[in-house]
Amino acid sequence: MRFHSIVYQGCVWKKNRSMVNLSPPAVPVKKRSPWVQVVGHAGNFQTGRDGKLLKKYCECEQQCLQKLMNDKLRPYVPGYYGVTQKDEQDYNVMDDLLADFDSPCIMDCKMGSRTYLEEELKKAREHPQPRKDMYDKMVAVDPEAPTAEEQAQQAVLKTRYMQWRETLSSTATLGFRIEGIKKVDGSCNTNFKKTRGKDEVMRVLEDFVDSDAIILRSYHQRLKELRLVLEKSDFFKTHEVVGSSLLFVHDRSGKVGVWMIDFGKTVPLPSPLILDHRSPWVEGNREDGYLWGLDNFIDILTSMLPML
Ligand SMILES: O=P(O)(O)O[C@H]1[C@H](O)[C@@H](OP(=O)(O)O)[C@H](OP(=O)(O)O)[C@@H](OP(=O)(O)O)[C@H]1O
Ligand SMILES: Nc1ncnc2c1ncn2[C@@H]1O[C@H](COP(=O)(O)OP(=O)(O)O)[C@@H](O)[C@H]1O
Repeated sequence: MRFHSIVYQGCVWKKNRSMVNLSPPAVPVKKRSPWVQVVGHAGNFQTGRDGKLLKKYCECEQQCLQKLMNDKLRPYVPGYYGVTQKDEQDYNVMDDLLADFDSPCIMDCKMGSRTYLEEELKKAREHPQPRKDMYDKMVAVDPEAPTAEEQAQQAVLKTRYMQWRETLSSTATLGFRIEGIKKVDGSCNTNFKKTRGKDEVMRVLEDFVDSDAIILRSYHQRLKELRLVLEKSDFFKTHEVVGSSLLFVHDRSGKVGVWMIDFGKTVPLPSPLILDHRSPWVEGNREDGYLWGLDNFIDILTSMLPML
């Protein structure tokens, strides 16, 4: 017999077919909640077996995940299991961070004060490639945002689009931004492009934890632990970390986790350059504002705690 289940993947419901054994299990098996993608490129992921997740292969990400398996940051990133091939597509195999949660609430926050690599800026100058899709995304949010020249071209450079997104959101002012949230009721909100002010961010965070002080305290604790480890990590010192997110996950049992994900734009620095991740970015210094953003995040949670 074939069993048809409906699997929620991001904001799209898809039919999933799998074989089931008709004989009842001797011991009750805990049903795993279906994997959910909150934000990111559509079609980049596949769920694997035994709580593993397959993400479309990216060499840069592979290199990072491999190095991270031997770094102090190991407990703060998904476990990495190498590369696999499926239907002629290569994938990086990693832990599904949702696997041990029951109906998890999930939040993706993009860290850092800059969301494009210095390398991308250089390329954009040498070979400018204005993009129509980014122009369309821009005018959908603010028809006044493009310059007269961009309006004439009906296109914008990627770095220009990314800078505009940074100043529209809290990336430029706080060094992180909320990208998307999935709540326990299944609702998924990615409409945070204009969430910029500290108060607005606090309201979104309070809603995410459903005003639960215990959950908020656990996130606060986990972020402070992560900061200590980041400050000691060799990997972190020697990499420009851009476009990487923190994935916040909790469920009604009170289980809480925060992990670093998305290393597609995390690149090694030329030796002996190291970053403090707090100094303001000046082109050439490669600083990414990651720790500055984390400091601000922790301060915001600290100021919220007595209010809950
Ligand atoms: O969030 P919106 O406003 O839609 O913009 C997206 C995000 O910045 C993506 O970053 P992330 O993957 O971190 O979400 C970025 O992918 P990159 O990470 O590849 O830069 C996309 O660039 P393109 O994939 O070039 O469109 C850009 O269009
Ligand atoms: N290891 C993981 N475990 C669980 N969910 C994940 C994991 N990695 C990514 N995700 C989910 O996929 C989304 C996009 O991830 P990301 O790595 O940023 O993809 P992209 O490179 O396409 O932007 C995250 O917001 C999260 O919901």
